[in-house]
Amino acid sequence: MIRLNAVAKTYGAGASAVQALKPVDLQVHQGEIFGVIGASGAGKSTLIRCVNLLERPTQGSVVVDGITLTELGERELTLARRKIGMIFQHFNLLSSRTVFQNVALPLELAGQTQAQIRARVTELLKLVGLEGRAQAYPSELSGGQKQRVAIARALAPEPKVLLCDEATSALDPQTTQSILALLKEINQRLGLTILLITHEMEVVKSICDKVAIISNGELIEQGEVAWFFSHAQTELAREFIRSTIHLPIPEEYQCRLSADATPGSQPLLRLGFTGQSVDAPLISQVSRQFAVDVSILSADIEYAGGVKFGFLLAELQGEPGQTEQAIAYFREHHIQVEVLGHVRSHD
Ligand SMILES: Nc1ncnc2c1ncn2[C@@H]1O[C@H](COP(=O)(O)OP(=O)(O)OP(=O)(O)O)[C@@H](O)[C@H]1O
Repeated sequence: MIRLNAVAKTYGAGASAVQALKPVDLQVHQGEIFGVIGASGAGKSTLIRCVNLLERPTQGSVVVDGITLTELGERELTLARRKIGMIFQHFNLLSSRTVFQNVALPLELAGQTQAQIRARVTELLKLVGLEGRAQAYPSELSGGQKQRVAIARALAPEPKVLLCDEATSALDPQTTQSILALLKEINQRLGLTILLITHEMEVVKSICDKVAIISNGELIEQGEVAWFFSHAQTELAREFIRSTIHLPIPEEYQCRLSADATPGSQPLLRLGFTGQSVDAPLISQVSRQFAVDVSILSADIEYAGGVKFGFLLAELQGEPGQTEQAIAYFREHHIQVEVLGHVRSHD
C-alpha cells in the first residue's frame, strides 16, 4: 500500500545542508499498522511527511496505492492526497469552526452536497465517539476529544492510508491509550493502513504490527513487533524495549550497591527474557546446577504482538565461581544479562 524506494531528503544546500533522511526503503502492506520509532531529530517527521509529499524527497520514489506520487504534477497530487489522511501531534483544527464544520471541511472542498456532508459527518462523529459535540468549538474540547475530531476529519474523504505524526505525544497516558484503541478499531473495521511515527515504545507495543527504528536518518532495524521484541539486534532497539519496562532498584539495595565486587558481595542482575527463554525454567535450573540462590527483587513480564517478554531484577547468592558460571549459563540460553553492580551483605 505504501512503498518508499531509496527516499532521501536533504534540507538546504552547500555548507548548511542537513541530510535528514539517507536513502530509505520501506514497505507497508494493506491493513497493517506500521510504527517508525526514533529519538528526537532522527528524521521521523521528515520520513512521514515524504509519504504524502508535504516534503518533497530529494531523491527516490514514493508509491501509495499503486500511484507513484513523486511523478505527479501539483493538480494530480492534490487529488491523490485525498486518499492519504493525516493527523498531527497538535491536532491542527480550525479554531473558528465547530467540530461539525472541521470534519465537514474536506467534504466541502470535494464539492459534496449539504445532505451528503450532514450524513457523513454524523456517521464519522459517531465512529469517533463524539456524537453530541457537533456544535462545540475546539477550545471547549479536551486534547483527546480534539484528536478524535482530527481523526474524523482525516477519515472524511475515505482515505486508504492514515499517517499519524506523533498523534498521542501531547496526550496523557490514559487518553493516549483511548486514542490508540480508536486507531486500532478503525484499522480493523475499515481495513485502513496506518503508518505512524512516535518516540514512545508504548505506542508500538500497544497497536503496531510492524516496527522500524530510525536513527540519524536511517532505518537501522525493522520487522514484526513480535519478532522485534524477541530478536532485537541493535543496542538502540534494546534501549527502546527497556524503556517500556519499569524496574527501579529498591533504595535499600541502592545504598549497598557498588560497581566492583568486594569479598562477600553478590551480583545484582537485570535479566532480559524474550522468545523461548521467557517460558523456560532457567532460574530453577541455575539454582540446582550451580548451587546459587536467586533472590528476585522485581519483575515485569508483558505481551506485545502476541509474544511474551520481560525483565527481572535479581540478586544471585553463592560462591563467586558459581555465580559466574550461572551468569554464563543464562547467556548461553539467550537471556540478556546485565550486571548492575555488587551488593554488600547487611552490616
Ligand atoms: N525544514 C528544515 N530545515 C532544515 N533542517 C530541518 C528541517 N526540518 C528538519 N530538519 C532537520 O532534519 C533532522 C531531522 O528532523 P525531523 O524533524 O525529521 O526529526 P524527528 O525525528 O521528527 O525529530 P522530532 O521528534 O524532534 O520532531 C534534524 O536534524 C532537523 O534539525
